[in-house]
Amino acid sequence: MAFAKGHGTENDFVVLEDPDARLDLTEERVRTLCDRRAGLGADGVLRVATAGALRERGVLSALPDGVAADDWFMDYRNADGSVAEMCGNGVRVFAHYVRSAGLSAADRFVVGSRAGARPVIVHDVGDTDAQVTVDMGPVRITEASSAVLGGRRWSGTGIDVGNPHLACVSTDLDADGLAALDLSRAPEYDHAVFPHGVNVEFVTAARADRVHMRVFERGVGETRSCGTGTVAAAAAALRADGRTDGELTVTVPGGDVVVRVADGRATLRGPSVLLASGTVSASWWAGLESRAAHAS
Ligand SMILES: N[C@@H](CCC[C@H](N)C(=O)O)C(=O)O
Repeated sequence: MAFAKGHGTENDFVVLEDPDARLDLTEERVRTLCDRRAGLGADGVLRVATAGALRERGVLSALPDGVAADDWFMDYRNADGSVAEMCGNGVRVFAHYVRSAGLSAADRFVVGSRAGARPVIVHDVGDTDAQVTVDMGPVRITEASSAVLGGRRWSGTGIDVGNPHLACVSTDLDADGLAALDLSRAPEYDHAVFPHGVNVEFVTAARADRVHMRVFERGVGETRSCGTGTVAAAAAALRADGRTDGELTVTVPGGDVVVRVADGRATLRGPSVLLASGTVSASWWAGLESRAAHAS
Protein backbone atom coordinates (compact mmCIF):
# COMPACT_ATOMS: atom_id res chain seq x y z
CA MET A 1 0.00 0.00 0.00
CA ALA A 2 1.46 3.34 -1.10
CA PHE A 3 1.49 6.35 1.19
CA ALA A 4 2.64 9.96 1.10
CA LYS A 5 3.47 12.17 4.04
CA GLY A 6 2.62 15.86 4.07
CA HIS A 7 1.87 18.80 6.29
CA GLY A 8 0.14 22.18 6.25
CA THR A 9 1.84 24.57 8.70
CA GLU A 10 3.14 21.44 10.47
CA ASN A 11 -0.28 19.85 10.98
CA ASP A 12 0.83 16.53 9.50
CA PHE A 13 -0.95 13.76 7.64
CA VAL A 14 -0.49 10.34 6.11
CA VAL A 15 -2.08 10.39 2.66
CA LEU A 16 -3.47 7.08 1.34
CA GLU A 17 -4.45 6.99 -2.34
CA ASP A 18 -7.37 4.58 -2.52
CA PRO A 19 -9.57 5.71 -5.47
CA ASP A 20 -12.01 2.78 -5.22
CA ALA A 21 -12.18 2.92 -1.39
CA ARG A 22 -11.00 -0.68 -1.00
CA LEU A 23 -8.96 -0.14 2.18
CA ASP A 24 -10.56 -1.22 5.42
CA LEU A 25 -9.64 1.90 7.40
CA THR A 26 -10.42 0.70 10.93
CA GLU A 27 -9.90 2.90 13.99
CA GLU A 28 -7.08 0.61 15.12
CA ARG A 29 -5.27 0.95 11.79
CA VAL A 30 -5.60 4.75 11.78
CA ARG A 31 -4.43 4.98 15.41
CA THR A 32 -1.37 2.82 14.75
CA LEU A 33 -0.51 4.50 11.45
CA CYS A 34 -0.58 7.89 13.25
CA ASP A 35 1.42 6.65 16.25
CA ARG A 36 4.81 8.43 16.21
CA ARG A 37 6.64 5.36 17.55
CA ALA A 38 4.68 2.31 16.40
CA GLY A 39 3.61 3.77 13.04
CA LEU A 40 4.45 6.49 10.51
CA GLY A 41 3.33 9.27 12.82
CA ALA A 42 0.78 11.97 11.99
CA ASP A 43 -2.04 14.11 13.37
CA GLY A 44 -4.44 12.45 10.94
CA VAL A 45 -5.04 10.32 7.85
CA LEU A 46 -6.34 11.59 4.51
CA ARG A 47 -7.78 8.84 2.33
CA VAL A 48 -8.02 9.95 -1.34
CA ALA A 49 -11.07 8.24 -2.87
CA THR A 50 -13.88 9.26 -5.16
CA ALA A 51 -17.04 10.26 -3.32
CA GLY A 52 -19.01 7.71 -5.36
CA ALA A 53 -16.72 4.83 -4.34
CA LEU A 54 -17.01 5.78 -0.66
CA ARG A 55 -20.80 5.77 -0.98
CA GLU A 56 -20.84 2.41 -2.77
CA ARG A 57 -18.65 0.86 -0.07
CA GLY A 58 -20.89 2.26 2.69
CA VAL A 59 -18.24 4.63 4.12
CA LEU A 60 -20.60 7.51 3.26
CA SER A 61 -24.34 6.95 3.59
CA ALA A 62 -25.04 9.75 1.07
CA LEU A 63 -23.12 12.35 -0.89
CA PRO A 64 -22.78 15.55 1.18
CA ASP A 65 -24.13 18.88 -0.16
CA GLY A 66 -22.64 19.92 -3.48
CA VAL A 67 -20.39 16.83 -3.77
CA ALA A 68 -20.58 14.84 -7.04
CA ALA A 69 -19.86 11.11 -7.31
CA ASP A 70 -16.66 11.67 -9.30
CA ASP A 71 -15.23 14.38 -7.02
CA TRP A 72 -12.12 13.49 -5.05
CA PHE A 73 -13.24 13.13 -1.46
CA MET A 74 -11.08 13.77 1.60
CA ASP A 75 -11.98 10.89 3.94
CA TYR A 76 -10.39 12.46 7.04
CA ARG A 77 -9.59 10.61 10.29
CA ASN A 78 -8.11 12.04 13.49
CA ALA A 79 -5.05 10.37 15.07
CA ASP A 80 -7.28 8.61 17.62
CA GLY A 81 -9.17 6.91 14.76
CA SER A 82 -12.27 9.13 14.98
CA VAL A 83 -13.90 10.63 11.89
CA ALA A 84 -14.20 14.43 11.59
CA GLU A 85 -16.31 16.46 9.21
CA MET A 86 -13.57 18.78 7.97
CA CYS A 87 -9.88 19.60 8.15
CA GLY A 88 -8.65 22.91 6.71
CA ASN A 89 -4.95 22.06 6.62
CA GLY A 90 -5.87 18.58 5.40
CA VAL A 91 -7.77 20.01 2.41
CA ARG A 92 -4.71 21.97 1.32
CA VAL A 93 -2.42 18.93 1.53
CA PHE A 94 -5.08 16.76 -0.10
CA ALA A 95 -5.52 19.20 -3.02
CA HIS A 96 -1.75 19.49 -3.46
CA TYR A 97 -1.50 15.67 -3.55
CA VAL A 98 -4.38 15.33 -6.06
CA ARG A 99 -2.78 17.92 -8.34
CA SER A 100 0.81 16.71 -8.13
CA ALA A 101 -0.16 13.02 -8.47
CA GLY A 102 -1.99 13.94 -11.70
CA LEU A 103 -5.42 12.95 -10.34
CA SER A 104 -6.57 16.40 -11.49
CA ALA A 105 -5.14 18.15 -14.54
CA ALA A 106 -6.61 21.47 -13.41
CA ASP A 107 -5.51 23.86 -10.65
CA ARG A 108 -9.11 24.53 -9.65
CA PHE A 109 -11.36 21.68 -8.57
CA VAL A 110 -13.76 20.62 -5.85
CA VAL A 111 -12.67 18.54 -2.88
CA GLY A 112 -15.49 16.64 -1.20
CA SER A 113 -15.66 16.56 2.59
CA ARG A 114 -18.25 15.40 5.11
CA ALA A 115 -19.05 19.09 5.66
CA GLY A 116 -19.80 19.55 1.95
CA ALA A 117 -17.96 20.67 -1.19
CA ARG A 118 -14.77 22.68 -0.69
CA PRO A 119 -13.57 24.34 -3.94
CA VAL A 120 -9.79 24.79 -4.04
CA ILE A 121 -7.19 26.64 -6.09
CA VAL A 122 -3.70 25.13 -6.11
CA HIS A 123 -1.10 27.89 -6.74
CA ASP A 124 2.61 27.49 -7.52
CA VAL A 125 2.39 23.71 -7.41
CA GLY A 126 5.67 21.84 -7.17
CA ASP A 127 6.42 18.26 -6.16
CA THR A 128 7.10 19.29 -2.58
CA ASP A 129 5.62 22.76 -2.05
CA ALA A 130 2.42 24.51 -2.98
CA GLN A 131 0.14 27.29 -1.83
CA VAL A 132 -3.53 26.42 -1.74
CA THR A 133 -6.64 28.58 -1.32
CA VAL A 134 -9.71 26.82 0.02
CA ASP A 135 -13.29 28.06 -0.01
CA MET A 136 -14.08 27.00 3.55
CA GLY A 137 -17.83 27.54 3.18
CA PRO A 138 -20.13 28.90 5.88
CA VAL A 139 -18.82 30.07 9.26
CA ARG A 140 -21.64 29.88 11.79
CA ILE A 141 -21.46 31.53 15.21
CA THR A 142 -23.23 29.15 17.58
CA GLU A 143 -23.20 30.24 21.23
CA ALA A 144 -20.96 31.75 23.88
CA SER A 145 -19.25 29.23 26.13
CA SER A 146 -15.97 28.84 28.01
CA ALA A 147 -13.01 26.55 28.59
CA VAL A 148 -10.90 25.99 31.70
CA LEU A 149 -7.13 25.75 31.31
CA GLY A 150 -4.33 26.36 33.79
CA GLY A 151 -6.77 27.25 36.58
CA ARG A 152 -8.34 30.06 34.49
CA ARG A 153 -11.74 30.22 32.80
CA TRP A 154 -11.44 31.48 29.21
CA SER A 155 -14.54 32.99 27.60
CA GLY A 156 -15.07 31.85 24.05
CA THR A 157 -17.35 31.80 21.05
CA GLY A 158 -18.76 28.58 19.66
CA ILE A 159 -18.15 28.49 15.90
CA ASP A 160 -19.14 25.84 13.38
CA VAL A 161 -16.85 25.63 10.35
CA GLY A 162 -18.27 22.25 9.36
CA ASN A 163 -16.67 20.95 12.57
CA PRO A 164 -17.09 22.43 16.06
CA HIS A 165 -14.79 25.05 17.60
CA LEU A 166 -14.60 27.12 20.75
CA ALA A 167 -12.44 30.15 19.96
CA CYS A 168 -11.27 31.98 23.09
CA VAL A 169 -9.99 35.46 22.19
CA SER A 170 -8.36 37.32 25.11
CA THR A 171 -7.34 40.96 25.06
CA ASP A 172 -4.90 40.35 27.95
CA LEU A 173 -3.04 37.59 26.08
CA ASP A 174 0.05 38.35 24.00
CA ALA A 175 2.22 36.00 21.91
CA ASP A 176 4.52 35.25 24.88
CA GLY A 177 1.61 34.52 27.22
CA LEU A 178 0.11 32.27 24.57
CA ALA A 179 3.41 30.40 24.14
CA ALA A 180 3.57 29.83 27.90
CA LEU A 181 0.19 28.05 28.13
CA ASP A 182 0.38 24.38 29.07
CA LEU A 183 -1.63 22.51 26.46
CA SER A 184 -0.26 19.09 27.36
CA ARG A 185 -3.69 18.43 28.92
CA ALA A 186 -7.10 18.92 27.36
CA PRO A 187 -8.91 22.12 28.32
CA GLU A 188 -12.22 21.49 30.09
CA TYR A 189 -15.33 22.54 28.20
CA ASP A 190 -19.12 22.32 28.57
CA HIS A 191 -20.22 18.93 27.24
CA ALA A 192 -23.85 20.06 27.14
CA VAL A 193 -22.87 22.76 24.60
CA PHE A 194 -20.52 20.50 22.63
CA PRO A 195 -21.95 16.96 22.94
CA HIS A 196 -19.71 15.69 20.09
CA GLY A 197 -16.53 17.26 21.48
CA VAL A 198 -14.86 20.47 20.35
CA ASN A 199 -11.59 21.91 19.09
CA VAL A 200 -10.48 24.69 21.48
CA GLU A 201 -8.46 27.69 20.27
CA PHE A 202 -6.63 30.25 22.42
CA VAL A 203 -6.25 33.47 20.46
CA THR A 204 -4.72 36.91 20.95
CA ALA A 205 -6.74 39.99 19.99
CA ALA A 206 -6.24 41.29 16.42
CA ARG A 207 -3.36 43.73 16.11
CA ALA A 208 -2.21 45.06 12.73
CA ASP A 209 -4.43 42.44 11.06
CA ARG A 210 -2.69 39.52 12.78
CA VAL A 211 -3.64 37.14 15.58
CA HIS A 212 -1.63 34.38 17.28
CA MET A 213 -3.32 31.08 18.03
CA ARG A 214 -2.72 27.74 19.71
CA VAL A 215 -5.16 24.85 19.56
CA PHE A 216 -6.13 21.67 21.36
CA GLU A 217 -7.78 19.47 18.74
CA ARG A 218 -10.56 17.00 19.31
CA GLY A 219 -9.27 13.50 18.60
CA VAL A 220 -5.60 14.55 18.48
CA GLY A 221 -4.36 16.84 21.30
CA GLU A 222 -2.27 19.96 20.78
CA THR A 223 -1.25 20.33 17.13
CA ARG A 224 1.07 22.89 15.52
CA SER A 225 -1.85 24.21 13.46
CA CYS A 226 -5.53 23.66 12.69
CA GLY A 227 -6.94 25.16 9.47
CA THR A 228 -10.59 25.15 10.52
CA GLY A 229 -9.36 26.48 13.89
CA THR A 230 -7.65 29.44 12.20
CA VAL A 231 -10.93 30.28 10.46
CA ALA A 232 -12.79 30.11 13.79
CA ALA A 233 -10.05 32.19 15.44
CA ALA A 234 -10.19 34.86 12.72
CA ALA A 235 -14.00 35.05 12.82
CA ALA A 236 -13.96 35.36 16.64
CA ALA A 237 -11.13 37.94 16.65
CA LEU A 238 -12.90 40.07 14.03
CA ARG A 239 -16.08 39.88 16.11
CA ALA A 240 -14.18 40.91 19.26
CA ASP A 241 -12.92 43.89 17.22
CA GLY A 242 -16.49 44.86 16.28
CA ARG A 243 -16.17 43.56 12.72
CA THR A 244 -17.94 40.75 10.86
CA ASP A 245 -15.79 40.82 7.71
CA GLY A 246 -12.06 41.19 7.14
CA GLU A 247 -8.75 39.49 6.44
CA LEU A 248 -6.36 38.35 9.16
CA THR A 249 -3.05 36.54 9.16
CA VAL A 250 -3.18 33.79 11.76
CA THR A 251 0.18 32.83 13.23
CA VAL A 252 0.29 29.32 14.69
CA PRO A 253 3.33 27.42 16.03
CA GLY A 254 3.73 25.82 12.57
CA GLY A 255 3.63 29.00 10.46
CA ASP A 256 1.21 31.55 8.99
CA VAL A 257 -2.06 31.28 7.09
CA VAL A 258 -4.37 33.98 5.76
CA VAL A 259 -8.10 33.89 6.49
CA ARG A 260 -10.65 36.11 4.82
CA VAL A 261 -14.17 36.27 6.27
CA ALA A 262 -16.96 37.92 4.27
CA ASP A 263 -20.73 37.55 4.33
CA GLY A 264 -20.66 34.61 6.72
CA ARG A 265 -18.21 32.57 4.61
CA ALA A 266 -14.42 32.18 4.70
CA THR A 267 -11.44 31.39 2.54
CA LEU A 268 -8.17 30.00 3.85
CA ARG A 269 -4.84 30.38 2.06
CA GLY A 270 -1.68 28.68 3.19
CA PRO A 271 1.15 26.29 2.40
CA SER A 272 1.26 22.56 1.80
CA VAL A 273 4.38 20.42 1.84
CA LEU A 274 4.58 16.86 0.47
CA LEU A 275 7.84 15.54 1.84
CA ALA A 276 7.92 11.77 1.43
CA SER A 277 6.30 8.77 -0.15
CA GLY A 278 6.75 5.06 0.35
CA THR A 279 5.09 1.71 0.91
CA VAL A 280 3.34 0.38 3.99
CA SER A 281 4.17 -3.28 4.62
CA ALA A 282 1.20 -5.45 3.60
CA SER A 283 1.80 -7.96 6.40
CA TRP A 284 2.04 -5.19 9.04
CA TRP A 285 -1.25 -3.73 7.77
CA ALA A 286 -2.97 -7.15 7.76
CA GLY A 287 -1.60 -7.84 11.26
CA LEU A 288 -3.23 -4.68 12.61
CA GLU A 289 -6.62 -6.05 11.62
CA SER A 290 -6.15 -9.39 13.38
CA ARG A 291 -4.81 -7.58 16.48
CA ALA A 292 -8.00 -5.50 16.56
CA ALA A 293 -10.14 -8.62 16.10
CA HIS A 294 -8.39 -10.37 19.06
CA ALA A 295 -8.81 -7.31 21.24
CA SER A 296 -12.58 -7.06 20.66
N1 LIG B 1 -6.45 19.80 11.86
C1 LIG B 1 -7.68 20.05 11.25
C2 LIG B 1 -8.94 19.71 11.98
C3 LIG B 1 -9.08 18.19 12.13
C4 LIG B 1 -10.38 17.75 12.72
C5 LIG B 1 -10.56 18.10 14.17
N2 LIG B 1 -9.56 17.51 15.02
C6 LIG B 1 -11.96 17.65 14.60
O1 LIG B 1 -12.11 16.56 15.20
O2 LIG B 1 -12.91 18.39 14.33
C7 LIG B 1 -7.74 21.34 10.49
O3 LIG B 1 -6.69 21.71 9.95
O4 LIG B 1 -8.81 21.93 10.35
